[in-house]
Amino acid sequence: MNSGHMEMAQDNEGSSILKVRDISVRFGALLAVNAVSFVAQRGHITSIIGPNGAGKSTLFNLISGALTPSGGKVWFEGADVTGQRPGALVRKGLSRSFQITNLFFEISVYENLRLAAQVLERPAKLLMPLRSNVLARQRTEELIEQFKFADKVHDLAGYLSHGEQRRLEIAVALAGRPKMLLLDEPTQGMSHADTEETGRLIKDLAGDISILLVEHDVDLVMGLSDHVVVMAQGAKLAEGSPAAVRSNPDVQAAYFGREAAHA
Ligand SMILES: Nc1ncnc2c1ncn2[C@@H]1O[C@H](COP(=O)(O)OP(=O)(O)OP(=O)(O)O)[C@@H](O)[C@H]1O
Repeated sequence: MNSGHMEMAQDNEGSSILKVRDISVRFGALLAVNAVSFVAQRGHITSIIGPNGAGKSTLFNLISGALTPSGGKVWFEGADVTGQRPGALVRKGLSRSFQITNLFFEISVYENLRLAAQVLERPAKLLMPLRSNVLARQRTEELIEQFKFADKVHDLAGYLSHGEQRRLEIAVALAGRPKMLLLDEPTQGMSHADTEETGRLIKDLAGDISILLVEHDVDLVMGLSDHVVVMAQGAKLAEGSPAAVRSNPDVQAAYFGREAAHA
């Protein structure tokens, strides 16, 4: 028997927001994601970790609509959204942070945020055409404050540091007030200080919204997450609270083996 630390997802906030069941995708002979299932709870930070090539980003892409699964289902807010394109998912409240490429480098921080916040105007415009752009501008100001861009509003996005671009990327993904935010390695390439700052920011966002995080930085994941899904070789190896996952012998062998040996 293993340690018995495997846990059911804790349901503190009362309900699940995202369910993934038996999702799979094949690239030629490689079953990159193999019948993975998990549930993300509302308001929680759910993280996906695993060694290089485990299938984390592929799983993320299956959920966010960038890839179409060859089997399995994804439900968001109780509705089957399997195989829906990213644009349709964003309109339902499931937003993802793209890897920098989502920014317009040649325009300012302010304009990047205002363009992203423009989605809030569409329903309002039908009712109140004269209030054009008010909602987008309000949301832009909020994001500038929340993400500490006050002294950078006029800087071109292309001239920001790598860490600032990643932070702007998250702000852009939040502009339309999604219910859930998918983050694929938000701290990749960041300095230690920027990583810590981004970790705090993600923690602050949770509660109001739900977060699904794919991340290499295990310490960051363990400090932030309510629930951790561990992948290895395309399949789910374990899931549970950070403590349960850390003490799971299968996880230690597959993932923390080297660290455990040096502890
Ligand atoms: N578009 C693709 N075509 C073919 N093989 C792919 C494709 N995308 C990913 N793979 C393969 O699928 C497997 C899983 O890759 P994936 O990028 O999802 O892993 P990962 O856990 O995110 O890895 P890393 O931590 O290195 O980013 C790898 O063997 C990878 O080479």
